[in-house]
Amino acid sequence: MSVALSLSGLRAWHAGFVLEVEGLNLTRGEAVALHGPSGAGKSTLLDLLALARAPEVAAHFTLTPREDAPLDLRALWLAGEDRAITDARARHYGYVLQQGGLLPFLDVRANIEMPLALLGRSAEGRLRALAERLEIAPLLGRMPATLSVGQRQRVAIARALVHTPDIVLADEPTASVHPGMADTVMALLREEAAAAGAALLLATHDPERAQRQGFRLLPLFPDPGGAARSVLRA
Ligand SMILES: Nc1ncnc2c1ncn2[C@@H]1O[C@H](COP(=O)(O)OP(=O)(O)OP(=O)(O)O)[C@@H](O)[C@H]1O
Repeated sequence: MSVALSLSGLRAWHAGFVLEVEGLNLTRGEAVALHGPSGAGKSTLLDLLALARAPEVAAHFTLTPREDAPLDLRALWLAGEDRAITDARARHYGYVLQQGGLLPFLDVRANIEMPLALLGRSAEGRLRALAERLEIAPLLGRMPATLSVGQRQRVAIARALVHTPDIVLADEPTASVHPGMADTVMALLREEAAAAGAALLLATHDPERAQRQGFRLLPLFPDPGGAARSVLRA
């Protein structure tokens, strides 16, 4: 399977904390579970991968879309090409947030269609197929407030995948569902991302469950030296 996102020699810092990424490749069809203690830098890494913040230093940071030419993200950040970055985010990324992140004033269908609307596209066949597979087809006309937490997460998975992104990022998508549903949400995410040919990275406090569900574990731990520094080894 081909690499969708590739980075190396990357550093990002907050006052008093440094995150270093020696190297990371996210491959299509693969599911990766990022885990580590609180404060290790998981959110900071997710923000970098999601193009929500620029790295302070990067040797190499490239996104290779399914059909287009590779995008040199490092060069785009350096040149301050914010529009190209925003465009890459909308086109090539899908997100699943901790509690779904559905917009409460839109029905389920309109929530799922949102990434398509941002791109000026429609994909009725794909939307219906995803809704069938995720068993949310009967819910398309409902408002998010009337759904269970597990149903909301399945809608969020459909929304993250409807525009066939290259990369799917999920920030603790099972934190607020009960244990049985956590297995279902992880399995559905992994299966649907693989079926879409996307690379999946999920941040979790439950690496054992992720490993059971077929995720490759990606540990991120603070340096034992005591400095507020975490290194993601290549
Ligand atoms: N905006 C900020 N300003 C200053 N320091 C920050 C900021 N955001 C994060 N940090 C610090 O950077 C370090 C990494 O934080 P981060 O949120 O990435 O960790 P995390 O692994 O996601 O933690 P958790 O599991 O608790 O969400 C922490 O020491 C945190 O205090």
